[in-house]
Amino acid sequence: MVSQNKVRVCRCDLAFQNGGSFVEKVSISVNNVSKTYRIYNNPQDRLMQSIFRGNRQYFKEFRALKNITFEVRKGETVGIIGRNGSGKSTLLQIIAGTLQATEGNINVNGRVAALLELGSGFNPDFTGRENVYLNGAILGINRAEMEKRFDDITSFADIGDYIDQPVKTYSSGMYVRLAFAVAISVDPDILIVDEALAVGDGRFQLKCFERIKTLKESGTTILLVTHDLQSIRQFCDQCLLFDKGKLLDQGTPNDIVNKYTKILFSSADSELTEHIEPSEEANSFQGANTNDEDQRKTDGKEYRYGNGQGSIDKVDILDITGQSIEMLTTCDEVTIAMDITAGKEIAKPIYAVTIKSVKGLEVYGTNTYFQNYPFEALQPNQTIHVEFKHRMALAPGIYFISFGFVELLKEEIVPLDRRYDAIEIKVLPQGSDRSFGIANLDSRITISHLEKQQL
Ligand SMILES: Nc1ncnc2c1ncn2[C@@H]1O[C@H](COP(=O)(O)OP(=O)(O)OP(=O)(O)O)[C@@H](O)[C@H]1O
Repeated sequence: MVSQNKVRVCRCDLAFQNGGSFVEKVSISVNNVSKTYRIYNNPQDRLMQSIFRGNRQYFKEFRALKNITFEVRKGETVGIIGRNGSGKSTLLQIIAGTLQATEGNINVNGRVAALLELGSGFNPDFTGRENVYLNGAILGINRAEMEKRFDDITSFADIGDYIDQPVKTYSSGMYVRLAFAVAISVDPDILIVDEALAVGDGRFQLKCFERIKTLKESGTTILLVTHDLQSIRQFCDQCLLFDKGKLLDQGTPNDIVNKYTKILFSSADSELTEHIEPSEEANSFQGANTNDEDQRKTDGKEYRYGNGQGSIDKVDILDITGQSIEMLTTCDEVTIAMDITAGKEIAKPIYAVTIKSVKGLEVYGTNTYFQNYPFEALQPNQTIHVEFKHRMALAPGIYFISFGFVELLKEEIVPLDRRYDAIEIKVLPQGSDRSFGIANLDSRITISHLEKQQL
């Protein structure tokens, strides 16, 4: 059952600056936006505030968004990521027009359909059918026009007879099915999706993402808030990283997701810093071969972080003869290797490897912990060599290999050194094979003739 309305479909009018000169290519422009919430300790304080107004302050202020400025270009798909409470939903609500910014302004160019995690949307006492027309009206689409779209909406939502039941009787999955169907039916210029799809079942999510792809292809601007980093890498052209109400960074999904994973492993109070910050214990420690000439780089694209208490000094990919390679043929046997130095005693070290596609999609990842490889404690300054042997059943293309050296400490994973996208490798096709995708499942085809009576 849906206890509160979680999804809102709303409309913002075209907003033009300077008598219509709002740059055509800009879809959303957010200018120095801040949001301050009032926090009351109890409902009485809220009442007292409304009675005594400015005479005394019964609330504390909390700045959920701090001077946010960015632009989204028409047709872009932008992912918004950040830890819980970093201000993502607040921002989306302000862009969708369901919440007012305390400072700054937002210009939105086109019709916005938004699926927001919080806020009001469907009227719970109305049936699904009534809500479809109601939302149409809110979005400026008249009843006759909505009638034409109604069959498409119900067919996409696929909630059967529930369309004539009050929305308050819907499961959250049914609710989001109908809300998404309505949102896409109104031909939005801008579609905002805030984690809402996560409540739908797998098949529905797939259907939604297929539709989002079609909208993207047809030039709809899309804002997507999700904790599913694969979706960000797969769908987005740009990514914004929020932390503690600030826009920390923006850039390509892969770079920003790499940076975000660093935040996820830092403590809740810490700020993001780019460089490796060695602890006092490890201050005097330097990795054994950090400047090794052998060390390969990917055009400076490697993203590296850790607490400095250990290092991955050398990374490599070797063929079966032990030669370092940059290219391989699909399904070749290779060794992915790293040299490690411990900067202190490490009781439970874990070594990891991840292979990503050029779009940042994780194709395969594993580590010694997942493989049940027993922990072998490391002593200070001890160096070791770790090898992962793989049959590279990858489709032809470019891939990036990431390496990890972490410590399991009281059930927490502590990154000592992580080297994302440290090696770029090209996988060549076998002969004239022209299969596609990311995996090479080594298809073997047989075609046989059936006798008529066998049919
Ligand atoms: N109505 C409100 N009154 C007071 N504080 C609020 C209100 N709504 C949100 N906040 C606070 O503002 C901060 C940002 O919340 P927001 O929901 O925007 O974060 P988020 O990044 O979307 O988080 P999540 O990933 O958990 O959905 C949080 O600390 C939250 O507690």
